[in-house]
Amino acid sequence: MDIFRSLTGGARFDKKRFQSDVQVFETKGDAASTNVGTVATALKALDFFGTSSSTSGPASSTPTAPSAAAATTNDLDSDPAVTPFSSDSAVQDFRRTHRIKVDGVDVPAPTQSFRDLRDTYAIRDHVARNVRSAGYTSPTPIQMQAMPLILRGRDVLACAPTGSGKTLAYVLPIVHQLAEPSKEGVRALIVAPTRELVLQIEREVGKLVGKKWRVHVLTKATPIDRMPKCDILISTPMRLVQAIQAGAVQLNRVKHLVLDEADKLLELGFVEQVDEILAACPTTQRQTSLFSATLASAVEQLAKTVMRDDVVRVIIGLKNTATSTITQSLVFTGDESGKLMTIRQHLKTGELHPPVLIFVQSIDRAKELFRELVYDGMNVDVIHADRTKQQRDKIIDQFRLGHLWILIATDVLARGIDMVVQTVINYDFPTSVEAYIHRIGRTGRAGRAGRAITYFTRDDAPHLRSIVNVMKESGCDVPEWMLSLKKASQNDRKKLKKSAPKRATISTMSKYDVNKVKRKRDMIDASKRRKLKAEGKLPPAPAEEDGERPAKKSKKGGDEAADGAGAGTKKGKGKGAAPMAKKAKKAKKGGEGRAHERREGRCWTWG
Ligand SMILES: Nc1ncnc2c1ncn2[C@@H]1O[C@H](COP(=O)(O)OP(=O)(O)OP(=O)(O)O)[C@@H](O)[C@H]1O
Repeated sequence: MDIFRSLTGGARFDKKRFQSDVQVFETKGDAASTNVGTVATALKALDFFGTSSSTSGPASSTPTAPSAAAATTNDLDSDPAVTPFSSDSAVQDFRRTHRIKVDGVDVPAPTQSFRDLRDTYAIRDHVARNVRSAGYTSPTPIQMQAMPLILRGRDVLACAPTGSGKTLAYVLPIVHQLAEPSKEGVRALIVAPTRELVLQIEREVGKLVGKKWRVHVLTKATPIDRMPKCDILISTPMRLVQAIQAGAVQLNRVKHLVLDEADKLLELGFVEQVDEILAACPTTQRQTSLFSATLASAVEQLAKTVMRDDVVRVIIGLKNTATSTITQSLVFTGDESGKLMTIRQHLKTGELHPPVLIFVQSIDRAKELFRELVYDGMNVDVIHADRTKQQRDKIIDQFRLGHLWILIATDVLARGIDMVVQTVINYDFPTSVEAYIHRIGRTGRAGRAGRAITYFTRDDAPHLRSIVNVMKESGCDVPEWMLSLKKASQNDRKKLKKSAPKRATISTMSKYDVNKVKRKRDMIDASKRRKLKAEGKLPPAPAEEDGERPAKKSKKGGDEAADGAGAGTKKGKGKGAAPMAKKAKKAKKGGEGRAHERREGRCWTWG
């Protein structure tokens, strides 16, 4: 009960109502294991982490929970020795067992264990030790294949499910190859689309390198005028381009370039910046790795133009599918008001296991839903672009620690973020299959079980089929009638991706009452402004009820992202910049771009 007590510290909590959740946090309770039991079979097939026998449920196990052996020694010698592959067909069998598909010439055999990797590639002692002390007992399939490839100096284009350990798959080989800290300047560059992801990658690198290493992160919050020399630079694209243009960073020594969430980075809005980054890195001797959980064919074609001819493509499982440890379901709510009733029912009956992450399509809707749930007395918070950096960091920490049970978020939290989430609710229907896969991928990570529920209204029905396909491919039960639904046309899918549909306000209040409250608030604001003007002070920006930072308006009038791609960079300044951007535009007329993110108010730290 101690864990439960510390998790609920400071929260108003109805233990009777949430009895099943209380059981989850009971150390000896069996609620969690019951929950896991239902997906045990699926787990076994996709037990990337080799934890199925020890998995006792998301709340009671940590993502990197070390085995008993690992806990007592950091020495990989205590691992059983593996039998080397006797033939090519043995390699093929191993790949088939682990659902590894490769495409390329002269592909090295996958590694079978961390000990095997250390022995084959002479991995430095301290790196091997740190892998073990981080609690990683055996490599995941993406690590099994991508690590040997990167260690052999090959370019890699990799697609593996969410939460399958892609970060370590590139971090370990890079750290090994950089060997020692040096004063040379940036030798490894990792680019990721959001500030939160950049910080998370830094933590993962920190698990493998010692204090002597200089790892620097670059985000909107980092000054670029006093940039220290570093071995590994992890950055969002926009800030990096600003640093390049200001002459604050030299990338001519970069040997390793990684694009994490590669498909996002190759979308219009980002790709122009990626072009500039590539132009600043040397072409000879540069090893490029691209990783994501989703890779559309057009993106793959584009990606290959910046990679060497002998690039190897690695796909784990089926391309563009969700992790099979997630139990996915669809719930018809009729209309928007039905959604609010359904979520109240879901949250109040204690049917769902916290932490619960709820996705909506815009900042406004995140605020609206937050107001509704917070008045219900729920332990809920909201995270989006209008919140300050400090607020966002605090909320994520609270959620990670389990102090916060329900978090409402926009799509900015959909990619890469590694947290222990038991349930994901798509309150607003995702605007693309990719968005769906990344959103629900915040749960069911590192081999653990998770649950994802997607609400849909009559208006969303035409787009149901794409999601149904993902569910089916990842092994979830789908009613027959759903499989016979017509798929939306390519045009309609593009339209949805470009702009989420207009939806009725999330509110239990009548339109009349909503307007009344709005009028009252406007009057108060106007009176405050008059008073300040009379006192000769500049009128401050209007404060939000929940203390949020108001969105800056861009020149075009849209919501301005705090770290927005494209903003503040001098377009096309880098030498040879924009070849990929041109191709991206051509390949993806009307694709999901930056302007769309702004319109929907969905971004905060993109770039
Ligand atoms: N070999 C391993 N054994 C156990 N846990 C691991 C291993 N490798 C990574 N992990 C853990 O798995 C979790 C997910 O890893 P990571 O964030 O790299 O996933 P990802 O594939 O990049 O996911 P996403 O596509 O959502 O970004 C992390 O908590 C990480 O520490």
